[in-house]
Amino acid sequence: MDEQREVQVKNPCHRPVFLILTAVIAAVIITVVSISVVQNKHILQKYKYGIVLDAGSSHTSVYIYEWPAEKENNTGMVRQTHTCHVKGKGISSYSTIPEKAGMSLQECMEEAKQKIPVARHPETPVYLGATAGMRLLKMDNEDASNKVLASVTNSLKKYPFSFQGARIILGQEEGAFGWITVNYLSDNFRKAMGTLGALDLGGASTQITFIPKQEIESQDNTIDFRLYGNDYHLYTHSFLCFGKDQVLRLSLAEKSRYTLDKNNSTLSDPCFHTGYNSSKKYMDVFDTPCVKEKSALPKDFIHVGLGDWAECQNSVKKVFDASHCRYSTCSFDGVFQPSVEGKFGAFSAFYFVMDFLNLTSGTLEDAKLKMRRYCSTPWKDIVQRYPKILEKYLSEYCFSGTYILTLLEHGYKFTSNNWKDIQFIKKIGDSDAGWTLGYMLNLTNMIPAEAPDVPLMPHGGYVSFMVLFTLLVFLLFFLAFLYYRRSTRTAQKDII
Ligand SMILES: Nc1nc2c(ncn2[C@@H]2O[C@H](COP(=O)(O)OP(=O)(O)OP(=O)(O)O)[C@@H](O)[C@H]2O)c(=O)[nH]1
Ligand SMILES: [Ca+2]
Repeated sequence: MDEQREVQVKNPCHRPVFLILTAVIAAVIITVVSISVVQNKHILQKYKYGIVLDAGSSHTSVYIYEWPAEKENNTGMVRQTHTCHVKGKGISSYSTIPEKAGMSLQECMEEAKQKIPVARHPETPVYLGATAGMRLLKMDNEDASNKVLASVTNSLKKYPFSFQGARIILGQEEGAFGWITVNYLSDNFRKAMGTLGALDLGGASTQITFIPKQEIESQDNTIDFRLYGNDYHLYTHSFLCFGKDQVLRLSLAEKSRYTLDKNNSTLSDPCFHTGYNSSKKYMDVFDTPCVKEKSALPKDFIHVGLGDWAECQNSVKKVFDASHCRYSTCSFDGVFQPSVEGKFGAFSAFYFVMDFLNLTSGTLEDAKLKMRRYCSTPWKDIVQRYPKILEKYLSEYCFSGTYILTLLEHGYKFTSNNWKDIQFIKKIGDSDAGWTLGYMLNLTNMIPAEAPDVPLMPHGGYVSFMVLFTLLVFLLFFLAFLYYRRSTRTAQKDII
């Protein structure tokens, strides 16, 4: 009997201390796991925001970006959550009434206030970048361009965000940040595989940016980045006056020298549909620094369509000056360009126009055939076929499509063989392709030069690991408990 009591006393499972200890260890493990899960989840749900205003030549757009607060330096984390198109034309159109430039932004900025949580307002950076429209205004009238920038600055400072400045960005920045955007969104920096070249067509300028195989012979066209542990040596060029609206004016000015009938002020144009007939003001069309030779023209003229694609292409080719090149190869206007290399994303007006004309896939030859057919369609049929499209856009698609094909083939030297390497894109995921995202990523240092240390395992894997680990500990405790109980009973039986 005495022996039996001794065995019972020695059995640790029956000691209250052991049971309490087990309960405490279990409670600690559960608490640790719960805290780590809840805490990480909480962090993931907190977002930061950034606002970029793209003050383009034709219009201004406000983009809101969002990213998880604790993951700023992980590439692929920033996404566009909202876009607002400012009503009216671009800020450069307010040159004679600069105070209205700032006012024009109010509606979209009020919208941004609603979209971003109030607690985040003071730390949300706001950037305004103006492109070719303001570059042209600065060339024409620097005082007016300063007044417009001051007006938008005053207006943006009134909002509860952290205003970081309004400036005219360089053509090289516009090209390079467009390239950063498309490659960031395609996750090419993290994968460190091939990159995507960027083709941007605006109203007043166009940009081409890619990593060439050839040496870059002109310093003006180089830009270097170290991103995520890799070095990138980019070729970029921005052609001022080669956006689609300015080229339309250039080509009209060119035609006016030969085809304007001075007696009845009629300008016949092969790039507009037959039956198209519109009275235009000389000032509206030719008053731009891009048109240098302003021949004596009447105040008004009648723009008449001829619907002849082959002639249209001939007339568009005339705006590309291939007469001089001091490098081994040039695109046009004496600008150095290595041969195009790899795949390209073509966005902005490249996409709007090619998408409308159904030319985003297929061969270059198909595209030319379709253009020939489209341009020869009478204007009344076009209007009937697309009743919902604004007449301004609709009337210009024959010209714009012809310009795009000519720019890509005769300007940048794409061929039938590498035509399929051009992907016409509007968005990648939720975000628009364009320079704004790359601009913000750069200014906020969100793409580090070196790849940050990667956590041992992703959040989901970490949570699963912790849960499994806890279950395993429980199981071991339970098995130990069973084992001790069994061995105690066996010992008791043996004694009896
Ligand atoms: N067809 C069509 N054209 C558009 C649309 N949105 C803009 N455009 C035109 O496409 C051209 C390029 O537009 P954007 O890329 O916004 O040009 P932007 O940024 O104002 O001009 P830049 O300062 O030269 O970059 C302009 O001629 C616009 O009028 C659209 O939805 N459909
Ligand atoms: Ca643009």
